[in-house]
Formats: sequence, structure tokens, C-alpha cells
Amino acid sequence: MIKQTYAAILPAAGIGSRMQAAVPKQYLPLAGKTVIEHSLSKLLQHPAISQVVVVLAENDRWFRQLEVAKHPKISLALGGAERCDSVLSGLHAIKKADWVLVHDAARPCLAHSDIELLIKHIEQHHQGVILGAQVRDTMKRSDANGNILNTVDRDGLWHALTPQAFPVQQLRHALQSALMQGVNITDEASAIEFSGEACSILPGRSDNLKVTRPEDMAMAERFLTQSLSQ
Ligand SMILES: Nc1ccn([C@@H]2O[C@H](COP(=O)(O)OP(=O)(O)OP(=O)(O)O)[C@@H](O)[C@H]2O)c(=O)n1
Ligand SMILES: C[C@](O)(CO)[C@H](O)COP(=O)(O)O
Repeated sequence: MIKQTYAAILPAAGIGSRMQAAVPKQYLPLAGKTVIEHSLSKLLQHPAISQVVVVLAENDRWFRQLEVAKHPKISLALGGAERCDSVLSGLHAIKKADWVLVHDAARPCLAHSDIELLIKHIEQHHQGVILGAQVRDTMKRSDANGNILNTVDRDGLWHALTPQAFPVQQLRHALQSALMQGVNITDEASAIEFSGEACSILPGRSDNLKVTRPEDMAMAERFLTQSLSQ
């Protein structure tokens, strides 16, 4: 099989409203760097990833001040109203790659082993694949007032994580088609599912959390300082 080539997209154009911070959460300090520098590091270090497209908000005044912005693998793209718009914009900035790994700038604890897991799966199965965390708790559905409606069967239920990896053209067509039809797309796999294409989910590290609310920062700090000390 011809050796596959890989690019990455880092959607970083969000405002982090749930974090309630003075700056977008991807620029908050975390374990000696900013969140985004941690999220970028393993992608930039991986030898199979030739380009990393960082998707920024139009008014972003932080990223270009970081030393990492000068990294030769990094290209920039302009974000959109929703995360899926930002990812589509990032896809147009990919120069030359067969596959793309899309990873949230808000997930700073990504491990090299999880990138390896995705790439090995692609090399063996030649199909889109995402990282996930299987649900461990009993799952409830409630109404808007917190009244429990029912227990949700958790067999086969996963938390979708990132990176999510797909053939570049397949993801571009799937996203364009889903967005044109007004489908609600919160991750790349949901566009692929809508297109009817196959996708696998693999158990990734449970410390690959998305920093979303203030209390997530302390947890991410613990995960990162533990891994840095190993
Ligand atoms: N229009 C958008 C919205 C989100 N993102 C990115 O998508 C990732 C995951 O989204 P989320 O955790 O929801 O980040 P925010 O949208 O910034 O958070 P919030 O919903 O709390 O505002 C983040 O890295 C965020 O920067 C993006 O690139 N473009
Ligand atoms: C893509 C994602 O990380 C999968 O869990 C998540 O959906 C992104 O966060 P958002 O709040 O849905 O934008």
C-alpha cells in the first residue's frame, strides 16, 4: 500500500463562553504554557503529520504572539460561525494530504499514543476513525427542569473525542453536503454518518478531556503535570 500522508486541523476560533474567562479558553495558562500550545504539541511533533492548520477567529490577537506560531508546519485559516464552519475552512487550507486529523484546541492532554492508535487503524483499515470514551455511568435523560424522564441504555454509548480522522476529500464533501442541508453537525463523524460513509470509534485515553468549564482547568493541569513528570 502506498504510504499515506496526513495533515491536521486545530479548530481554535471559539470564544469559550462556558469557561467565563477574560480571554478565549485556548489562551488560558496551563502547566507552564497556554492550552493551545499543549493541544498543538503532539500534532507538531508527530513525524507523519506534515501540516497543521490552525483555524482562528477573525479578531484573534493572541495566537500570532506565541512562539509556536512560527513553527514551519503551521498554516492559518479563518474560523466560521460554528465549529463545523471552522473545520471546513481549515480543509480548504490543506496543501497536500490524503488524511486529516481534526483535533480541538480545547483538548490539551492529547497523547502521542492516541495519534499512533488512529494512524495504525487507518493504515490497516483505510476508513475514517475517531477516538472515544465508553460511557461508564448510568445515563439519564431529563426535561429542561431536571425532572428525570428515563434511563438511557448505555450499551454502545460513547463520548466522542478528538482527533477525528478522515480522508480529506471525503470529509470536505460530507461537511459541505450536511451544511447545505442544514444538518446539525457538532463533530466530523456526524457529517460522515449523515453521508452514509463508514466510520470506526476506538477507545482513547480518558484524560483527553475538552476544557469547557472553569473546573476543567485544574483537572487538565493535574493530567499534564503527571504526564510531564513521567
Ligand atoms: N466557531 C467555532 C466554535 C468552536 N471552535 C473550536 O472548536 C473546539 C471545541 O468547541 P468548544 O469546546 O465548544 O469551544 P467554544 O465554542 O470556544 O466554547 P463555548 O461553546 O463554551 O463558547 C474549540 O477548540 C473551539 O475553539 C471553532 O474553531 N470555531
Ligand atoms: C468535537 C467534540 O469535541 C466531540 O465531543 C465536541 O462536540 C466539540 O465541542 P462542542 O461544544 O460540541 O463544540
